[in-house]
Amino acid sequence: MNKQQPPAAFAHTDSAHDSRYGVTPGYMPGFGNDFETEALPGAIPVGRNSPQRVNYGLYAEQLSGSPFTAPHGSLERSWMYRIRPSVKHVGRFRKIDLPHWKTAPNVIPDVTSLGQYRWDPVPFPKERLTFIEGMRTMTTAGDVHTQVGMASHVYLANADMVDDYFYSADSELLIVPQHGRLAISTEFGRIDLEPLEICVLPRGMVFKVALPDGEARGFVCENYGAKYTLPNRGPIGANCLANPRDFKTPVAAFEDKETPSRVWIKWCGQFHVTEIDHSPLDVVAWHGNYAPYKYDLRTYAAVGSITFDHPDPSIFTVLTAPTAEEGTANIDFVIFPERWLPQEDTFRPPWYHKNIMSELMGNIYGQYDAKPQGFAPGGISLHNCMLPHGPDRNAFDKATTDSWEPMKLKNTMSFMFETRFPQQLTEFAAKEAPLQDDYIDCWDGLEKKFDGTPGLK
Ligand SMILES: O=C(O)Cc1cc(O)ccc1O
Ligand SMILES: [Fe+2]
Repeated sequence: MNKQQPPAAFAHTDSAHDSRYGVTPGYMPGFGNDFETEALPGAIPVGRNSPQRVNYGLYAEQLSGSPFTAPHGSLERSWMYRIRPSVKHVGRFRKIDLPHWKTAPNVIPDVTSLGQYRWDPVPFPKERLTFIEGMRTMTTAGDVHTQVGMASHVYLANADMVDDYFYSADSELLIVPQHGRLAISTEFGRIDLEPLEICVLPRGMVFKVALPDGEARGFVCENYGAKYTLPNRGPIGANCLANPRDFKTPVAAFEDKETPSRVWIKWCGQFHVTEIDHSPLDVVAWHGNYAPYKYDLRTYAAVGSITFDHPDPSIFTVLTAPTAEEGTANIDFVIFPERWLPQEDTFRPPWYHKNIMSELMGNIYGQYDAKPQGFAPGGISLHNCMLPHGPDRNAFDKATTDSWEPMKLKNTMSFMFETRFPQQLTEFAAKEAPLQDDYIDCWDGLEKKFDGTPGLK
């Protein structure tokens, strides 16, 4: 048997569960790298993936995130060395209902998705809810059965997942905390997340979420399609925007725990639970390029205009989930961070526009320049496919009278889940969430200025 020592470059995590929130996380930098990490020295076989016997009596198992025959460069798979094979982490399934977690197609006949929509932050409910039970779907798009489209959710959680574990066979999950930290224990290791950081959990990855602050709220973009990747940078070149080294993948960490546990599975929009007598987070070591990761939005090196005009917001793309049609994303994850605005003779906030893509926005903190009022931290807006929108009256007045001096846009971090597909409102979004009935009035004061005479008014 191999007695391989862990390479010095790979952090070695003590998987002892010494606190309520488990192991101390450690991370490996890089985007889409072929990582290898072991919580016990020598757990990864040397020179082969699947030897006759694995060290420590572990089982070898492959997790495939792309078809076996995907072209080189888009192959995604990892090898896990685990206490039990995953097949022992499922039993007989019982169908359960998570009534607020919806999946496309989900078109509600008496709900109109066409309109200008904005919501106040969804308040915390009184009942105890885990991260999974607290998922509230706002919009869905596409069709999960054809692995096309997305769903946007708000999560509201105030209970730890202790012996409850979850995975989604439907989707990759992009998590955007807005309030409260998350301690996410995954099969591949532990991710600690706080507002202004995001993480991506691959399809099929088992995890549970604990809440170091007792409660948490944030947003989730469920991606039914091809995985998120970094956008092409074109003439920007090899640097700036989201740099690959700022993405962090956890080092291996495992639970060796024999307690009655439940594994919840999302599959084709339905939820199933299975009871087992141990923890499924039992991966002692793994290697490969199919893995969860986190990213700190404060490390985004924004690029913008240094002459005039307002560039398209695609310059702020952190991650893109492509479709087969080049440049036409299933989802773009775009942020609006603090930045300098130096453009001369320019209307600096977003221009008035209609967009073929549909735009769901959330405010993480501060004030968004196109909507100085009403778009609160924790709030959400939706401007659907080809629905006109743009700065409100106050933002227009300021933008058309401000000096051209360079100014720093401070106290701001909003984001956008932008998809090529029209987004359908859920019943929750239309009837239960705190919809602002008067949102459309924010453009009321944009009166006619035209007087037919040439020259600037
Ligand atoms: O509508 C929005 O506020 C998002 C947005 C921002 C921007 O700078 C340009 C276009 C756009 O849709
Ligand atoms: Fe827009």
